[in-house]
Amino acid sequence: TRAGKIIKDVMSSGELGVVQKVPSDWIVTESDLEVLSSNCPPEYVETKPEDIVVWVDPLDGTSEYTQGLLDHVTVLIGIAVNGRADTMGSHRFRSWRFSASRTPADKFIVTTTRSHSDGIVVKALEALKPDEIVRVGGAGHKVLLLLEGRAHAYVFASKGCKKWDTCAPEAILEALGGKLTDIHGNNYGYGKDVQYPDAQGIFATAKGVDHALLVSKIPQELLDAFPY
Ligand SMILES: Nc1ncnc2c1ncn2[C@@H]1O[C@H](COP(=O)(O)O)[C@@H](OP(=O)(O)O)[C@H]1O
Ligand SMILES: [Mg+2]
Repeated sequence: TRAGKIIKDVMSSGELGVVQKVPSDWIVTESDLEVLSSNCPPEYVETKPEDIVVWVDPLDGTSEYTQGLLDHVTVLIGIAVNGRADTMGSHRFRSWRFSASRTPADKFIVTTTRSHSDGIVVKALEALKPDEIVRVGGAGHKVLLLLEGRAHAYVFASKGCKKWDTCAPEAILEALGGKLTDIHGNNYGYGKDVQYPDAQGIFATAKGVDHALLVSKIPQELLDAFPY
């Protein structure tokens, strides 16, 4: 309600030209009764505002966006509680829209970057010996491919992604049985003091895929290129 009042005040003051151009029916100024009427989940009762960090990527898949490949583009809003991507909120409010199906059992499909590849990215993929490599844009889009059963793993041995690229995808993927870690197999922290880059790369797997087994196939010399 307070946020709604602030938005109304800003709009009536005319201070923000950009806000004035947004059609008024796009702006939600009322609180969501469905959310407010549910009891506070017990795991959040003790949570304080300073324990929460919100990571927003307003346009993930920028390069593809500029090329008109709009299905590679997502808006990512991830909530971290006590430094962890919040899977419980993702699970409770079921705010996703995609059709989940099983990944094919007869071939092994890995998805990766379309526009930020290099020699190390390629070497890590080769180590996994996939039957097929799906090169698409956006961290959010690639995690959607995992959720939709269109790829088994998303592997990106590069320091290029940032916390805003992975917080929301990690939360939804892990809430639905998958896993998103760095290429060593460790989860990232998303607290307020972390560095922005995902400096140890991305290794994400769909539900039912043996994450640890796949991670173990990355050669040591590649892991050594991504120290903590
Ligand atoms: N080498 C690099 N330099 C800058 N950003 C990179 C990068 N590699 C990956 N990223 C960022 O990580 C996200 C996923 O990359 P990709 O689409 O190549 O898989 C993209 O987010 P944005 O599109 O929001 O900038 C991209 O910009
Ligand atoms: Mg991004």
